[in-house]
Amino acid sequence: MRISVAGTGYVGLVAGVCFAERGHQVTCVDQDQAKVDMLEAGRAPIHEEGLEALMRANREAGRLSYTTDHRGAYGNAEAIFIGVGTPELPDGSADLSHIAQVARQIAESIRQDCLVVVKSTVPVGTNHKVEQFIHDFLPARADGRKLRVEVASNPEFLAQGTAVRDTLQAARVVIGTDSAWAEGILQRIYAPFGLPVVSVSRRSAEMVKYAANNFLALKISYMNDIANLCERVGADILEVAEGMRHDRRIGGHFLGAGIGYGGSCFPKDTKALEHLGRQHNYRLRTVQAAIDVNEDQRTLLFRKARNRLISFRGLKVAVLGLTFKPGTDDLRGAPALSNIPLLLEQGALVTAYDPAGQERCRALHPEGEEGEGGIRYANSVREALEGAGACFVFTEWPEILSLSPQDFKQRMRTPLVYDGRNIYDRLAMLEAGVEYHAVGRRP
Ligand SMILES: NC(=O)C1=CN([C@@H]2O[C@H](COP(=O)(O)OP(=O)(O)OC[C@H]3O[C@@H](n4cnc5c(N)ncnc54)[C@H](O)[C@@H]3O)[C@@H](O)[C@H]2O)C=CC1
Ligand SMILES: O=C(O)[C@H]1O[C@H](OP(=O)(O)OP(=O)(O)OC[C@H]2O[C@@H](n3ccc(=O)[nH]c3=O)[C@H](O)[C@@H]2O)[C@H](O)[C@@H](O)[C@@H]1O
Repeated sequence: MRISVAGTGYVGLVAGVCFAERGHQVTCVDQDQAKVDMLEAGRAPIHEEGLEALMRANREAGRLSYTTDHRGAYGNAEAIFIGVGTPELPDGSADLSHIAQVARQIAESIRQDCLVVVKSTVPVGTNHKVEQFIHDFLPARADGRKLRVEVASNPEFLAQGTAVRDTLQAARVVIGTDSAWAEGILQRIYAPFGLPVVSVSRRSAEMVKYAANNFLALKISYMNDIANLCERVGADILEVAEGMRHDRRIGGHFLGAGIGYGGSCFPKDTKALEHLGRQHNYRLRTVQAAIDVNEDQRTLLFRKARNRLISFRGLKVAVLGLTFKPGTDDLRGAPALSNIPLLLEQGALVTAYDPAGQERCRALHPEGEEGEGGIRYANSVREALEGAGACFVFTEWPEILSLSPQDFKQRMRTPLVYDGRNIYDRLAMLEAGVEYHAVGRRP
């Protein structure tokens, strides 16, 4: 099938490349010329394992192209997937301006019957509005025949760092439409994937996405809440999680306590769902609790360290990990970005290391930045530790995970470690003479 995809970010690009991999003819559209130039040169603007290899193979097979020309791309597409951003507005609601812009471009461009599919995460009712919006802008045709344009929901569940695998081997594909015509097209698009398809109404599909993300966020905040109590009563959250995960009703995923969830989605999707509730005079108390716990959790270790050290002024602080999780170069919502400004304000001399997120962080916090403290970037995780008086671990990249207690003991001036991901052996650290603070662990 001839498919166009609007947006070449984590969702749009991966979807487009995977549709091509499954045999469809795909055009990826982005308004950002620099991104399209990069894609044309065979490079992915995002860090995702296996993506560039698939881009190359499908480009060579003639099934994949990139363009900024939305008119050409949407004009004769049989299906157009929308994967543009829906970021958070100051009141917590989702900013739908990019979606509206694409809807308008589609209306101005299409020349044949076409199914529009919203992959972006959007509040319940948005698909309906997009459909109306497109119809409002559809120009009258010379022959008087009205084009058939419908909008269906197909929320995306991939996680960054494993995006290609999560798409090609998704646990399920959710399609939301109230029309047999639209469902038929979506079934044909997904047939070559051989994945379980859950077909629901359009509004339910929109809600599935928020309900799933919010449930996962709630799980994390719940574990962080319990972790904070563990610290106060002398229990250990890792042992507690181990005792919980064997219960299949609970499951072993997303029980990881630490410095809270980050990323471009959980923080915004919790707020957007809470906002949707308020719009409908319903207070989602569980979701609000998840948001509140997460807000506090992000700077928990900074506050602990400030109490312990009294002052950061002139102290060399190693920051290990900048991205919101390993396997991605994405800094959106990263806990490190909530802590670095606090450390700099307090006069710390930060040395940061991240294998993928360093360049993006440099753009936000340039080396030698004016201020009380300063930041520089190390070439290796071990270099970052050299001579440090304190260390914060924010992302569990493999090279950070593999550090031994001796690495901290021998390289740091004062081996004082704040581990936001609970990744080190507490006893081994103590035995090596490292002062080790984690989240919800036994003292
Ligand atoms: N990042 C993730 O892991 C996931 C994201 N989502 C949802 O998918 C949506 C997209 O997220 P990301 O891919 O992370 O966004 P992103 O910010 O990485 O990419 C969005 C892209 O859309 C482009 N764009 C904006 N307006 C455009 C237009 N009119 N025409 C063509 N391109 C345009 C931008 O230049 C950008 O390249 C959001 O709603 C998000 O909540 C859903 C599941 C996973
Ligand atoms: O809508 C989205 O964008 C996506 O959001 C998440 O994916 P992602 O944000 O890429 O990453 P996750 O692996 O879910 O991690 C999110 C955050 O939670 C944190 N986390 C995760 C698991 C855990 O046990 N504890 C914990 O603190 C991670 O460190 C990270 O900061 C969901 O997992 C995807 O299913 C969803 O499609």
